[in-house]
Amino acid sequence: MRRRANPGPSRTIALVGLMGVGKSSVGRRLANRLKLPFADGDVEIESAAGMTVSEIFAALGEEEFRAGEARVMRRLLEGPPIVLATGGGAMMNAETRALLKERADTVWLRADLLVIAERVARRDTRPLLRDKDPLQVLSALAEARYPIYGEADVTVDVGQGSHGQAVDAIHKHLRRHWRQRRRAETRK
Ligand SMILES: Nc1ncnc2c1ncn2[C@@H]1O[C@H](COP(=O)(O)OP(=O)(O)OP(=O)(O)O)[C@@H](O)[C@H]1O
Ligand SMILES: O=C(O)C1=C[C@@H](O)[C@@H](O)[C@H](O)C1
Ligand SMILES: [Mg+2]
Repeated sequence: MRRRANPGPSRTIALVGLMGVGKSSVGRRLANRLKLPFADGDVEIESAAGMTVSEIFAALGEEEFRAGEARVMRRLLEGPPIVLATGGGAMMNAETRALLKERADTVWLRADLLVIAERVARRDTRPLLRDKDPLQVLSALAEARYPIYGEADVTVDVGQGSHGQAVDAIHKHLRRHWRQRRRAETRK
């Protein structure tokens, strides 16, 4: 059988990065581009719990939310390939991180904190930001999380461009990553 020159994704593509950077909105469009199903970790937690993320934080606390998040991530990562918008904190869990390494191509979406702060100000759905200065919270999260997000297979600066430009940039980086992996595999 002839091998396809450019086979599609064989693993889940997981988008990681700070809240507001575009994992959900860009992820949905990336899934359309790659003709893969799309799932959003936060939405899956909400439907499993029958509560919004904010309600879970308020009623059960962040620790319970994180435990639920880890369970949902396991279920999604053990399934067939999808584009997965992870919650901003999902990769901080060591088990989730190990599963991401084993089963997904991970893409860190990175953008200027000022751009993200402006975007998250549009909606009041993020409990970590409630009644706080978004830029201060985002800066602290960046300091704690960037070394971990930096373990992703691919890093894409999404900056101020449109959703479509972000999809183009991610797709380009992923194609390069897949080519490199194929080359490494044929050398084995
Ligand atoms: N590249 C982009 N161009 C224009 N607007 C964008 C872009 N990326 C994200 N946005 C907008 O920024 C807001 C936040 O994006 P989104 O909800 O996708 O972020 P997220 O990373 O999923 O955040 P969270 O971790 O809180 O779920 C949305 O209004 C979205 O439309
Ligand atoms: O960065 C975070 O820790 C979070 C990001 C969101 O996706 C949600 O998972 C929740 O608001 C927490
Ligand atoms: Mg999201």
